[in-house]
Amino acid sequence: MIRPLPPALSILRRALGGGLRRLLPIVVLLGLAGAALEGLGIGLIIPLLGVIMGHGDASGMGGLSALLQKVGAGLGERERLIAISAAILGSILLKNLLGFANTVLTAHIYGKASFSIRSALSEQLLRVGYPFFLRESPGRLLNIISNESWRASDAIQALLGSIVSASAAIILLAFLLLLSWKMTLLVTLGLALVQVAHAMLSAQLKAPSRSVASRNSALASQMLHLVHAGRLIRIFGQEAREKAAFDRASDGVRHAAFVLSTRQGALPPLTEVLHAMLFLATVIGAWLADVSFPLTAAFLILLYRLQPHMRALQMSWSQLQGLSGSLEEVTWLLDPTGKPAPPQGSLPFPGLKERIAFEGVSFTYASEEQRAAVLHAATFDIRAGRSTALIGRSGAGKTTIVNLLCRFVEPDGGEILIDGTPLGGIDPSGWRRHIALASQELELVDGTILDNITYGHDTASVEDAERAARLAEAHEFIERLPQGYATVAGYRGVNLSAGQRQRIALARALVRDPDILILDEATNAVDGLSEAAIVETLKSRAGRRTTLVISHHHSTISFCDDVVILDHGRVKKQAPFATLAALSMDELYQPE
Ligand SMILES: Nc1ncnc2c1ncn2[C@@H]1O[C@H](COP(=O)(O)OP(=O)(O)OP(=O)(O)O)[C@@H](O)[C@H]1O
Repeated sequence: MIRPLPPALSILRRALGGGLRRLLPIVVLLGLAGAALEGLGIGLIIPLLGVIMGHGDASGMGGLSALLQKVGAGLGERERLIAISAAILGSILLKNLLGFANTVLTAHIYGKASFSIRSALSEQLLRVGYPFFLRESPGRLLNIISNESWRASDAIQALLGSIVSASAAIILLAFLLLLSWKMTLLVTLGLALVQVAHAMLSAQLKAPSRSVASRNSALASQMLHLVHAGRLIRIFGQEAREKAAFDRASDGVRHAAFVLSTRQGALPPLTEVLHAMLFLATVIGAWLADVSFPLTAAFLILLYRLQPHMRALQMSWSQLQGLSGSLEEVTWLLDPTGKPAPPQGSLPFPGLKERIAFEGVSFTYASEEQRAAVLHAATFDIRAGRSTALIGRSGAGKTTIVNLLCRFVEPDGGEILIDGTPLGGIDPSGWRRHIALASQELELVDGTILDNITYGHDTASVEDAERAARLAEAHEFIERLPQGYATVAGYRGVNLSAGQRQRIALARALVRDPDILILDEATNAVDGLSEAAIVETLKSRAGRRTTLVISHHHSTISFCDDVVILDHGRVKKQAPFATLAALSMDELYQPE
């Protein structure tokens, strides 16, 4: 059974840092003070009615009512009337001032808390191990960040609201108790019955709430697909099918939200009817028990004022139940349990001196559908200061080796040794600082070309960016663009051609002047002439930088010192490239 309160409380605890948590007692105090002033204002109706109706004495009354009946007893009738009226007005005024202060404070806490939730979500997405993104649906993640996080914030607001309502209800109940404990007992019993009925109905909100969250995830996936697959859909003429699929997903959200709203919508009228019944039962009870008119009037007004707070408390509860699906989603994303940990290690990495050695490295992508090993005891060396070509047919495991080197994923077996030290023990950020990767899978960011080239290297100057662009054969075409380096690349670089995008990505890698450069099909969309020039540049760095080149083109790997040939996740051969240079790519790929 999933309870909405624990996730709400755990999120609240997380969202309310020390500073905000200190404000919670003030919310409670303001709620209590406001309710006390309200109770006092209503209680003063007893002497007011007493004066008007001419029974100013407190005989036959006990407790608080007797005390209130004595207010202004020494004054003349007219002065007493004015003084009591002023006191009632003053308490109402002050109560509303405190109420306003509480609204401002609650809005402040709500804003800060929802900021904290979004901030914690983004932190978690940046911290979690990369394999998380290989197995989770982007639609689900997008939905949590863009939709469910807001609803989780609403749950926090509902909780804050319920704190205020509960404070007010407690104080008003205390006033009722002081006026007449017998009638209060009757009222409390009635309220408890209403609460039981309400809780039973609220429990029916969890399932539709979860359904809304999962349907929203499906809709977010459809939205992402429409945005990303614009060309694919058009060229294969799938507009009608995609429209139908989107509408189905969208209608699923509509239907789930309708079921939730209908069930939620039934609660306020039902609660109001039950509260009205309770109110009437109290009136009849007071009449049957022959309670004095001023006392009955004050009690009923207090009860009348208590009921909205009770209803608000119950509505907050049902709102929380209605938001339980969202709370579960946000809690799931924030919870580190079961999520891949980020790469560990604390040893500093001063720079590669001799070699990177893969020793019997095995790896399997841990997805339910695909459990076959991708690498089988792969053993080979990447020599420091040399260029190594990593080749093999499509699906052979080349990019997986890059993923292991960059520590996006960790080996299942065997070891990657960096100058003899296991890579797993080296501080991952320190290690990555020495690496630059240009890969067809690394997108451009939505900024200018200059932003893209200097991404990840904040200290790079415009001159540095230009120098890297020249090395990547990108400077010329950038200069020809109307805005030059200030041209906006667009979301994922849509404003540029594939070859231009690749050259900018290469410049981004080169601007860091890395010790270890990894080029994973980094120039496969670049024209032959430009690629030849890039290869010349890379050649000129030989001996100074460790380069790993993955390509299906002979010309791209022609400058390499060594070659490692992969075949279905196994290292088929490692040899100096010169000994195999005469062979075509197909011949190199031939199984032995
Ligand atoms: N996220 C993933 N989950 C499951 N299997 C994967 C995943 N990524 C890759 N694979 C599988 O791992 C194997 C190796 O993939 P990899 O991308 O390393 O090949 P590659 O040699 O780089 O291929 P290409 O030349 O086509 O880029 C393939 O069989 C592929 O289906």
